[in-house]
Amino acid sequence: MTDAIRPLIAGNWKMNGLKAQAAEFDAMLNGAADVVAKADLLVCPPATLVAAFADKARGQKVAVGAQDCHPKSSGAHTGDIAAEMLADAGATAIIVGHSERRADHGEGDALVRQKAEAAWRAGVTAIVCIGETQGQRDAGQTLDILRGQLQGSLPDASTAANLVVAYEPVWAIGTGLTPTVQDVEQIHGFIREFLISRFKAEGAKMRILYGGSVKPSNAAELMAVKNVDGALVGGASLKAADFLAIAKGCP
Ligand SMILES: O=C(CO)COP(=O)(O)O
Repeated sequence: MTDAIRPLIAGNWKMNGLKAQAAEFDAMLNGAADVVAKADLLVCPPATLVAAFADKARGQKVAVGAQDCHPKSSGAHTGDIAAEMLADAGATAIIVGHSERRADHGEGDALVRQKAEAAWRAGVTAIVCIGETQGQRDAGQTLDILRGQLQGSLPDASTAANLVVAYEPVWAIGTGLTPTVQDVEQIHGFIREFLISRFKAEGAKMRILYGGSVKPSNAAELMAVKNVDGALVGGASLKAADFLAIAKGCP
């Protein structure tokens, strides 16, 4: 954690969730009161559920977000969803640049930056994901890759209020593997230094989330690391009990 930064525990449901899973979300709303002292909570369901979840969450302790957006606000882009539409449905944050979108859809840093700006245009927070692959890690390129992603994906107008950075090592996503606490501390420290050098005082206040195989059993250890200001949780965010237990692990 970082002094004076309130942790954020964000759930990324990815391409999981039918209307029937609303019961898990209800359980998150019901359990949130127990953990709000520790962290802010955000759930990013598939786009089909954003409106329904946001309606349920109105006035409650869990915010609802989305997983991607198109850079434009409207137009002839079949199948795409504008940030304005997600905000209209009740989303207050949008994940952009997730490694699965970078890999599945060939999204690069310039597009990710445009999507972050689209989120702001719609009045919502951008959660920008960065992370190295196993091959890049093995080649000793981790910090170079992260520096390039931070330079290319973060817009110049980033502030602590409109931007969250999520460090998600690609090799740790969905694998049960996590970096060592020492590695997380080194890399989050590197990201913090970058943010301060580029965004000055705002950079010192930005949240830096860790993501990749976060679960109840490792959350406390990871969330205690310096400059880890919360988590972006995939698989374990589908179950209310696990998601809430992760939030309880915040210092
Ligand atoms: O990609 C992730 C969150 O965006 C992490 O996924 P897992 O928690 O399932 O490893």
